[in-house]
Amino acid sequence: MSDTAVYGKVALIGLGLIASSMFWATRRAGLADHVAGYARSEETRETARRIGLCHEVCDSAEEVVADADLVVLAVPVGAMGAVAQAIGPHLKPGATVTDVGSVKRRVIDDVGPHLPEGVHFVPGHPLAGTEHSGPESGFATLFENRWCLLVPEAGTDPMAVARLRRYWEGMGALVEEMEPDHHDLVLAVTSHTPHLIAYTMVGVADDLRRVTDSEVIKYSAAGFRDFTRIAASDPTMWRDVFLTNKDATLEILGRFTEELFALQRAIRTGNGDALFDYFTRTRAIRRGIIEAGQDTDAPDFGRARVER
Ligand SMILES: NC(=O)C1=CN([C@@H]2O[C@H](COP(=O)(O)OP(=O)(O)OC[C@H]3O[C@@H](n4cnc5c(N)ncnc54)[C@H](O)[C@@H]3O)[C@@H](O)[C@H]2O)C=CC1
Ligand SMILES: O=C(O)C(=O)Cc1ccc(O)cc1
Repeated sequence: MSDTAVYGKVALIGLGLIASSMFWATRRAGLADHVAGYARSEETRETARRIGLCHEVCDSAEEVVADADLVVLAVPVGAMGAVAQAIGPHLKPGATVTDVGSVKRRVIDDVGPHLPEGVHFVPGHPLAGTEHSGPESGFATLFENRWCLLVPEAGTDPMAVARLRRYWEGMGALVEEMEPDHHDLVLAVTSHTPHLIAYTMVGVADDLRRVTDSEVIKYSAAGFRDFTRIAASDPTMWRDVFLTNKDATLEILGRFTEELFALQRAIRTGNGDALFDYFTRTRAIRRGIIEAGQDTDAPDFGRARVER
């Protein structure tokens, strides 16, 4: 292996935003000697070959995992189990299998049973992405200064976990370990429910647009534009997120609607104090995030406190 390489051969399955970003980041830092990729559709494989995505593009999942030291499942959460079933018998003994899915409990339940003895399973989730998808959407810097959560079950070989950590750190990520159910609840709060709210708000505006012609879009302010960006995210991926993180999302959505009703009541009854107090509390939260240096969009996140 070269001096910088963490793995000899990496296999990427599903050549979309995350896998393509992983390839460019891996190549840039020399983190693997060889990266092979596989995507289900012929069209995606052709695109990958055309743009030089991966050192080698294979025509089957069995072929791509042959001799791989690390196998990355980068398909929608609902497809992880079927992919694991297809590759299980072809994995190299001692290899590590990881995934990048946005939900962890379901992936562990769906993938784990298909992996043979002697293969390490270290589920993961980079908290980095965009609203774009497909093989041409990736870029080498996507994971820089972003969290990547590793979710190994108790008893997983610590060497396999440490090696995957080094790989993600090599791609610029900040790595932490988390327990799967806690991961799914945290992500329901910070990512999944906010996406659902964005989808809903854009849907509401779209209904309204039919009444007011294109005014809603034409005069949309920054907040709404951010909603439209998020609501442009891949429908398959997000369908799977909500179907597979059902309980946590419903729990947070229940709390959300309770708060929304409280604010609705305050507006209807003209309770300005309630609205003012609520907005004061939420503003303090945002300021706290920035003062703690935890705004990942701020420069040098994780390395320096932000001076304001
Ligand atoms: N997009 C984002 O912002 C983020 C996505 N994730 C997770 O990463 C995973 C991949 O997401 P993206 O790269 O954004 O998706 P993407 O839509 O860009 O790419 C997914 C790829 O998987 C392929 N695929 C779909 N079903 C398949 C199957 N049954 N067998 C083989 N290939 C199949 C698709 O053809 C496509 O090439 C998902 O599990 C998602 O939850 C994690 C962090 C951020
Ligand atoms: O584009 C955005 O705003 C995101 O929130 C990206 C994202 C989407 C899904 C994930 O599981 C992690 C990150």
